[in-house]
Amino acid sequence: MLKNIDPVETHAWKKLGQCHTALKKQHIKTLFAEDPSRFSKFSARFEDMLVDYSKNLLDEETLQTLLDLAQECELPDAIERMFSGDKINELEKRAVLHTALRNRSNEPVLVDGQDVMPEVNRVLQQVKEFSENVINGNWKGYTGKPIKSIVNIGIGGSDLGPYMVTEALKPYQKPHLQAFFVSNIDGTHLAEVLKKVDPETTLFFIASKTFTTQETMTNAASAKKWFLEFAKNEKEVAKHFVAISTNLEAVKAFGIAEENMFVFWDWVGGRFSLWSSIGLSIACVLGYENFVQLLDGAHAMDNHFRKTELRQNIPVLLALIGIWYTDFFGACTEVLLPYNQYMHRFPAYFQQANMESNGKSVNRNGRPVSYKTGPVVWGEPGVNGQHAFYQLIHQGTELIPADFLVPANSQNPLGEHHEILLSNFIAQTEALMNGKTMEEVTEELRKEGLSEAEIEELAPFKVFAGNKPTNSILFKKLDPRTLGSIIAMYEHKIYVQGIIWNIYSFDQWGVELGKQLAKKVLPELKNEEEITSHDSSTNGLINAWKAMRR
Ligand SMILES: O=P(O)(O)OC[C@H]1O[C@H](O)[C@H](O)[C@@H](O)[C@@H]1O
Repeated sequence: MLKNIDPVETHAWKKLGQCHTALKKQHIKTLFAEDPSRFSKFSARFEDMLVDYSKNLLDEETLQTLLDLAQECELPDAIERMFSGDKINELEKRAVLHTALRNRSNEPVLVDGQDVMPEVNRVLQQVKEFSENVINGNWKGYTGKPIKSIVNIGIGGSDLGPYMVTEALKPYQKPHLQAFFVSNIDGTHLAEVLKKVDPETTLFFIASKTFTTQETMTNAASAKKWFLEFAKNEKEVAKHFVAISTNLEAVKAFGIAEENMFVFWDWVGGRFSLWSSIGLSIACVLGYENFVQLLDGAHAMDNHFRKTELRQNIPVLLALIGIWYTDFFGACTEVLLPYNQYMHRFPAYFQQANMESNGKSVNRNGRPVSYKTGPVVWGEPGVNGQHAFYQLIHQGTELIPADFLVPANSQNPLGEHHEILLSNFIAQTEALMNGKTMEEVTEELRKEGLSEAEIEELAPFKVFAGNKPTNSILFKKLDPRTLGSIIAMYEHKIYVQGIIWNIYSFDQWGVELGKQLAKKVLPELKNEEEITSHDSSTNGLINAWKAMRR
């Protein structure tokens, strides 16, 4: 059982209030001016990665108090509980063991007294053999041709992880295999993918933890129908459809044989499942060896998280910095800015991981929390963002802590491109911190030859307050191991925050209500009657839709 500790009641929380009163008058650039060794004090290294958190409105005393908060909330105990298979997803009575999926040490991990590692390894072996057969052409379609396309049909955790990873690691993709991801119930998503693939050479992965998700089951049924229009024979389904799920009965009912099923377990949360057989598309498209590298990288980060004292513990530090802004500066959001095109789905992936985990307002006692919890997480590849939304980060009224994720080396060295990219990353973090004072603006405008009257009019708009916090995560290269480490780092950040906020991070009741209501609405859309059972807006929308269809 996780302890039930209201963070607001801790000594550290109260002291953080005082730290905030002192620090909110400070400027990050002054903190640098006062301490020449600030960078080395407020940065950490992990393998080939540098995490620079020095450009934060943070001093040693505040950081120590944040660490005290973690101690008072018994974080070290909570970390151990997760790794050792305690049922920390208490409302669903489940352990939370995505770390066991990448437990490359193979040390036993017990759930209800039973070691899960033999099963984990069995499924990994199944993934290995299957992916090798697909890659080397041994797995044949119904006309005897090898596979060229993989279509993963899933949504949420059964889509975002494998999609993000296969995109991020595209340089490792097997050239003769292509991956497609279909998630949306909007028929357009499936239809557009089906236009690009050949039924004779396409494998469909039906990925769903529950195997009951309406969108996935509908897309899967339509894909099967499409396939059978060509193959004509139900028995050919076995050569083209595999299931990835925890629900054997539902898989069988769909018509997929047990031998074409890849299992995982209830102790794998959907949004943490890319490490399980949900990662089958990763292994098939990038090769099993690269999937293992991804697991290795995550395992290395797991070890760091489990064994490193809190002051040096990167996920812990990132989590505490986030809490500092959310709860003491009132920040409502955090932005993820990969300076890398391959990572274009990374923010979307962590939107689910973060917001589905920590978007809660009831504490572990079932009472409303009296403080802020999970921020809105969003982002885009950084440089594109610069030409779109950075305006608001620089000069808007919201405080938006930003994480910059940057590979030192490009996988597509092209002229000066990478140096230009890097210069933009460096310049942005500097600009966000330093801003530009009225004096600097005035001087600049004078040099441009503007009159004093013109300067007076224009200058206020060109001032940047600066003092905007950033973390910079610089790594050597976006390879599978590094990506595994980065994903695990952010996963653990989420867990740490959930522990301190005294919420349950591994359930997601908030997604249920809409699903229930959609089930009620669907039959109403199918009849011709005028609908009067809802409020006037909802009735009006349904009836207007019916009228538009006529
Ligand atoms: O994998 P599935 O059971 O199909 O679930 C897919 C997704 O849908 C649900 O609504 C949850 O919000 C997600 O956490 C989950 O990842």
